Amino acid sequence: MQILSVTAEIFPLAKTGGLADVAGSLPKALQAHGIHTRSFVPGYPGVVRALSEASAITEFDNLFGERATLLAGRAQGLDLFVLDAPGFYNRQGPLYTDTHGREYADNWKRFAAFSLVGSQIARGLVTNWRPDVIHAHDWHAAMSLLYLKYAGDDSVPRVLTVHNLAFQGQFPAYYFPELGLPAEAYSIDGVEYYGDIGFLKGGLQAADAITVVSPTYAREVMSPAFGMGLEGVMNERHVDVVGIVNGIDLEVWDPSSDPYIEHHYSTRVPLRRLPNRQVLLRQFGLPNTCGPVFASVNRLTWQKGMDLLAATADEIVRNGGTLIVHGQGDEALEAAFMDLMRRYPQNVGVSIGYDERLAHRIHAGADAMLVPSRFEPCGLTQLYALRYGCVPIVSRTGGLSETIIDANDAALHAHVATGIQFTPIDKQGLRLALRRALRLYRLRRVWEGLRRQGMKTDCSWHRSAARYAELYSELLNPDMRLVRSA
Ligand SMILES: Nc1ncnc2c1ncn2[C@@H]1O[C@H](COP(=O)(O)OP(=O)(O)O[C@H]2O[C@H](CO)[C@@H](O)[C@H](O)[C@H]2O)[C@@H](O)[C@H]1O
Repeated sequence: MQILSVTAEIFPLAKTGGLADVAGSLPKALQAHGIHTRSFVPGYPGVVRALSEASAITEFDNLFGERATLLAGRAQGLDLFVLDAPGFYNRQGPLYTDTHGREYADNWKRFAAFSLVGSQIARGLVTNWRPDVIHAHDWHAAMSLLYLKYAGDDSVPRVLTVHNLAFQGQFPAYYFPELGLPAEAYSIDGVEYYGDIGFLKGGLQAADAITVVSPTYAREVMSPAFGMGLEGVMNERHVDVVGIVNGIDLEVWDPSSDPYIEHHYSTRVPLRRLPNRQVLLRQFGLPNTCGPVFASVNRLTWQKGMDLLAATADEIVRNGGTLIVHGQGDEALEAAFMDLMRRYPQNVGVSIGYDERLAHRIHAGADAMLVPSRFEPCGLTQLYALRYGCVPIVSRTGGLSETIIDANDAALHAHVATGIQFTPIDKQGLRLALRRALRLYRLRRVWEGLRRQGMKTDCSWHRSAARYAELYSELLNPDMRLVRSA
């Protein structure tokens, strides 16, 4: 089976968050099911540079006003189609914003162009290659499904995965005439969205199947609190919505061979993990105390509950713990953490920025990983933490509630607990969770049990890749689908 994956990010070539990790690792996992994926990505400088054996498939003289070339090639074990359009993608800084963090004004055009070409690949633009299924990820790629639908071509089933409903690609309606869609596409069944145009909304209407990244999130998005304005569409399409938990790439995240960490370890030799803690504390200029090292590797945003962490960090400090924060995001939150570091130089270390290597080192060195998200479709940080023996402390929402087993009495007794979950998701909830963690950390055997159980957890793509494979097969054999849901 051949899949066309349409994605604006792909690890290790272009990443701002979890979307890249999933788009980069799912193709590898699908191979075991006889599924071959070709990923279509924008030609950011890092992507074009990494391409080997690149060949030009076709040229566009005027793609939304820019010249572009569709390339095919390989990079880092991935089979790629790349839209090389320097006017759109050859820019410095992050993928969607300028170096000052401002969204590019032409993002609507950058990703409409990308999506249009994605739909054309699905329709046979590349000689001798057509996918059996097109699988688009998030708002940047969602319109590829809508372009396909309005081209009147229903021969290729359309899957949309929503990694985070908070990012929707909403733009003023006056761009609609430039999208090259028929007039009827500006409607409730198409791209019209509260009087604007909504790229994700359009994709949701055009998809044959919609996946979100955990079953809990699939239920949550049906409500106004999590649906972010799209709960109506989600409810209307509920029969076609399915939640599939993300897996992680066990080769990229492997403490027994990780090139980014100094001391390798595994469940068989867990004590070898300890020196990584010392390396980490030294790197942040912090003393090596007997209290726990709490960490956070995250976007510094409201979604991730980082304001809650900034407001409760004193609980860690007062109880002899250490806090290490690595991330970037809202300026006010960056300033709040820098301020904490100035106030508590012996207990708080902060690094503002985005650094893959440091992220690995923190997972390998810290005792606990804090993920106090207000909502979290799946979350990957807590899965990496499990694998690295760093006990996750998570809010009870979305995929966090499904991937971490809370250290309650029954779970501890049955030796299945892997971390701490807390609710309500507010300052008091997090404060109490920190106190629980501090208490459990003092019970060394209990804490080691949590760590060990976490490291044994299967976070691989094994089960979830099978779910995607099953979904693709169902779409290609609709009879099978009817039998299943009967
Ligand atoms: N400062 C930093 N330096 C280096 N690396 C950093 C970093 N800050 C974050 N990262 C990395 O970025 C990724 C974040 O992935 P998450 O899944 O946790 O959240 P994100 O909101 O980006 O993803 C969205 O999509 C994913 C994928 O489906 C869902 O799991 C999630 O719930 C949803 O919000 C991880 O690989 C993490 O290590």
